[in-house]
Amino acid sequence: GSSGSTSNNGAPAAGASVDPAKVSGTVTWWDTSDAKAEAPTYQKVIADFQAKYPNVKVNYVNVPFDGAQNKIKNAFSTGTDAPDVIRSEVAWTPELASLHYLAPLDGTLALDKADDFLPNPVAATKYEGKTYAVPQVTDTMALFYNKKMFADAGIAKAPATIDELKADAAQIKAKTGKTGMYLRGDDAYWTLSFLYGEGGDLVDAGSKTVTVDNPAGVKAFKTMKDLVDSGAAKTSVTDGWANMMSSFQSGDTAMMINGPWALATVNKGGDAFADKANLGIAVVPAGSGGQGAPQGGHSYAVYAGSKNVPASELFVQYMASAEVQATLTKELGVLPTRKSVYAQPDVASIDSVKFFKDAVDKAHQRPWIPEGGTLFAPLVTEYTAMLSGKETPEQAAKNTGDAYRKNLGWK
Ligand SMILES: C[C@H]1O[C@H](O[C@H]2[C@H](O)[C@@H](O)[C@@H](O[C@H]3[C@H](O)[C@@H](O)[C@@H](O[C@H]4[C@H](O)[C@@H](O)[C@@H](O)O[C@@H]4CO)O[C@@H]3CO)O[C@@H]2CO)[C@H](O)[C@H](O)[C@@H]1N[C@H]1C[C@@H](CO)[C@H](O)[C@@H](O)[C@@H]1O
Repeated sequence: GSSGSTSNNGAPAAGASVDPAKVSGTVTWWDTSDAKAEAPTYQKVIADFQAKYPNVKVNYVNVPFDGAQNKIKNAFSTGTDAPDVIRSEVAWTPELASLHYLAPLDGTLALDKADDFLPNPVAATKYEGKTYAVPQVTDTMALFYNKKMFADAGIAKAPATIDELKADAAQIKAKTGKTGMYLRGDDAYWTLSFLYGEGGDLVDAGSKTVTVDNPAGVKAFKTMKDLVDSGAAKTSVTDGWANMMSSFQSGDTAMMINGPWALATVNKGGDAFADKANLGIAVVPAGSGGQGAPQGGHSYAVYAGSKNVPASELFVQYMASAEVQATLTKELGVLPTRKSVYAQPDVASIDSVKFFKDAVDKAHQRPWIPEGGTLFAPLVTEYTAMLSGKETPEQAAKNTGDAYRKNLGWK
């Protein structure tokens, strides 16, 4: 729109000062999506963007998720070869914003139709009252299961509790010789639904209290260890993603806990899911103290030191648009963050969207604070030590809590 126009509250309307047709420049985007299963779709969308805005050159760089956060922080701290736009994981945004590495986006073209975004993903884009990212995808975790393996074992439905999961695993073992579940052992994110299932959490940010080693936390560690020791689940403390996906896709195990980002791989068909109808998705099993799965996801964020801010904001507006979100959902199975996209019939009719939309609305909220992401490194150290038999569940929980109290200075 032309410059000077204002929205009804007198603030400059989003993007009022930018005429898209006149924007030019280069946008380097560091994308952390899965190089094999997801990146090709993002690159197709970028080609469409380039066709629409030929004066903006997009330099697409795929950066593996695991090392991306430090790579981004190093580039932003020196400004050398820093990207203009990043795919910021929900926990990275508050931390990067607190370091003044991100451009505030309120009132800009990037945050187009801001009211259309779901509240939970929006919560993870805010820092000290300003908006530092634009939601791309939101996610949580669920129980993925192999319907045929359950039927062959004479089990009618997915387990709703950990106890039922153990009983089902025993029946699957007895009837088919297979192990019931694959429990990912090298990524601390996979501990959270067990923690929430005991009514626990890593910390209570409101009171700055560490809670991971309280009785509920210890019970959660015991539950995970027991799943493996009882033979209900198999695990590995290295190459967890690859081992989990190949075990589940090949029908070596009948269940895994995972999120919608796994659908792009599962749906590509390992022999167990050549027929997509064989994939069942259910809520994560409840523990003795509750039921819940964490909120995850990713947003677009603009580097505060970018020399191409207008072009970057135009790029983010396009990538976060309802049209692009619908394309990503239909092609990858990932979840939109715009309410209007869920209303589209060809999106609403996708089974996994129906399931996960309800699940993300109930997802257990995490503290969107700069320290939020730092909780996982100490946790995965103790989680793997426990699974390797080097520590008891009590020791693993306590060591995690002590590391938090040391790192955070909380009680
Ligand atoms: C350790 C890390 O802890 C946290 O990360 C949490 C994260 O906060 C949780 O939300 C959760 O992320 C979900 C995610 O929500 C979910 O969407 C999915 O992502 C898919 C994509 O969907 C898919 O497209 C594709 O990209 O692939 C993605 C990945 O599959 O699955 C994710 C979980 O995998 O779990 C993360 C923990 O894993 C910190 O934030 C750091 O990342 C930290 N890493 C640094 C720590 C530095 C210090 O040690 C070390 O030196 C550095 O080298 C390390 O980089």
